[in-house]
Amino acid sequence: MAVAQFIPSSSSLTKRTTLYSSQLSQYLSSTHKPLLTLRRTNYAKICCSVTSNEVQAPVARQSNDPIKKPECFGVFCLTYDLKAEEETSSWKKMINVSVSGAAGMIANHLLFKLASGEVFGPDQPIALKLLGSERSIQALEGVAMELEDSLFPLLREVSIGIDPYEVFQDAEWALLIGAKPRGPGMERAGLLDINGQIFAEQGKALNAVASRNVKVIVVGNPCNTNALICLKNAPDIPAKNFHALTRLDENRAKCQLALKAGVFYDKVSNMTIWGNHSTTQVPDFLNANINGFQVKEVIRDTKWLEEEFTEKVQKRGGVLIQKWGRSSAASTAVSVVDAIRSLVTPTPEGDWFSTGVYTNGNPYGIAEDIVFSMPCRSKGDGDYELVKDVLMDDYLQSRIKKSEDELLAEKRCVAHLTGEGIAVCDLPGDTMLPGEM
Ligand SMILES: NC(=O)C1=CN([C@@H]2O[C@H](COP(=O)(O)OP(=O)(O)OC[C@H]3O[C@@H](n4cnc5c(N)ncnc54)[C@H](OP(=O)(O)O)[C@@H]3O)[C@@H](O)[C@H]2O)C=CC1
Ligand SMILES: O=C([O-])CC(=O)C(=O)O
Repeated sequence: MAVAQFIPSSSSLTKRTTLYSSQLSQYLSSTHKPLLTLRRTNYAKICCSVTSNEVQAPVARQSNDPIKKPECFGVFCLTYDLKAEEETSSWKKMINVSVSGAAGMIANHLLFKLASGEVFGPDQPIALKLLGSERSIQALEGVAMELEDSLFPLLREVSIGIDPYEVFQDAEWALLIGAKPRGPGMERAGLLDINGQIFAEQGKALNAVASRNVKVIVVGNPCNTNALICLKNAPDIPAKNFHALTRLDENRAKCQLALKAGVFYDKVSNMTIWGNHSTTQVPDFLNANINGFQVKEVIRDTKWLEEEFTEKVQKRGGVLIQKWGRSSAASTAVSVVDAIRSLVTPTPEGDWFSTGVYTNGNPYGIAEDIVFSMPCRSKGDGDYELVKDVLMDDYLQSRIKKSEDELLAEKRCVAHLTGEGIAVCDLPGDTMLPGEM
């Protein structure tokens, strides 16, 4: 049987500042911009038998004893240089993944998936940079401790902080989850403003310090308009790189179609969600397929498709909240994984996926300069292209128009945050997040 253990490979310390728990509160009170760095830079998995399909971890240099630091978190107490790892070729170069709202529910599922390798692959080491706030910094330490206790070989570095200018430094992926939930009595315009300010600041920070080709996935609601605000505040990063998460809606739609057709959900393909991640979203049954057949050939009940199915997908988040008492977290995290994997692996021939992206240059006649969910394909290089050959009918067009109108109204509502002047908030009365009923 293979025996695995972590052995530190070198004793030379990196120069990077490392703060530990007892120092943290002191540090927090002296500055509003802490960055706690918990590093596990060079551990090697010593393993007896490695089959040809397994990724070989870097070989450890077992020379000196590790330098131990007092008052720190177990495994991250030991800091080593990366030289031995850099000499190996079996792993890819480490990537930096920044996550906001990292102490929240969605992140609590997502971070462990990221660290396990199921998102970026079993040969892709990652550094996780977690953004919290003064409110959540203790919780964030707890999250870091759980990551530490999980012994993920691919997780090479964990840092936590409350300053986006530090946490987004060199980020190649930014997963923006943190946002204020809409509370009782709060107007949607108020939510747009409060969360919009968060995303304006984070856009500026990404613009200043992230990788020039960072891919940004906005999850925090209202995610389409938050993504628009973010990209407008990051003019040096391609607008194309910003996504609003509508993959959960796609997954929900696939599930409902499969249920109705009596097939397993992997038989549903070409599922587009058009528009806003809100109750105006349009789950497109005209272009979707079941077992390679058009949905309408398999499910002949058009009334069900237009009414029951559509509404079920639009309001699924709200039903979930009624049952569970809070908004979807695990399935949202799964859909973030799906969204990333759709960008880093080639899209299967003939299929596509949905993501909310910038509309400039779109072939569907949708208004420019908003973030709208549309069908996309990827070569697996992190980029995507819009699918051109889609069917349109009057029903689809009128529904798409409604979601477009809603997003244009949201955009006018946040003009003060996108550099487009004075905000005028005339949101349609029925504008709602999926979780609102
Ligand atoms: N696009 C989609 O498909 C979906 C989107 N969502 C959205 O994702 C977001 C996060 O959901 P979830 O992780 O469950 O939420 P949680 O409440 O568990 O966590 C959200 C985090 O947001 C941060 N936050 C930022 N600003 C504020 C603020 N002003 N007040 C309170 N908290 C704030 C908090 O972290 P900190 O204090 O560290 O800043 C908090 O930990 C929500 O906006 C939700 O509506 C949810 C499901 C699906
Ligand atoms: O409305 C919410 O906060 C939750 C949400 O986005 C969803 O479940 O789709």
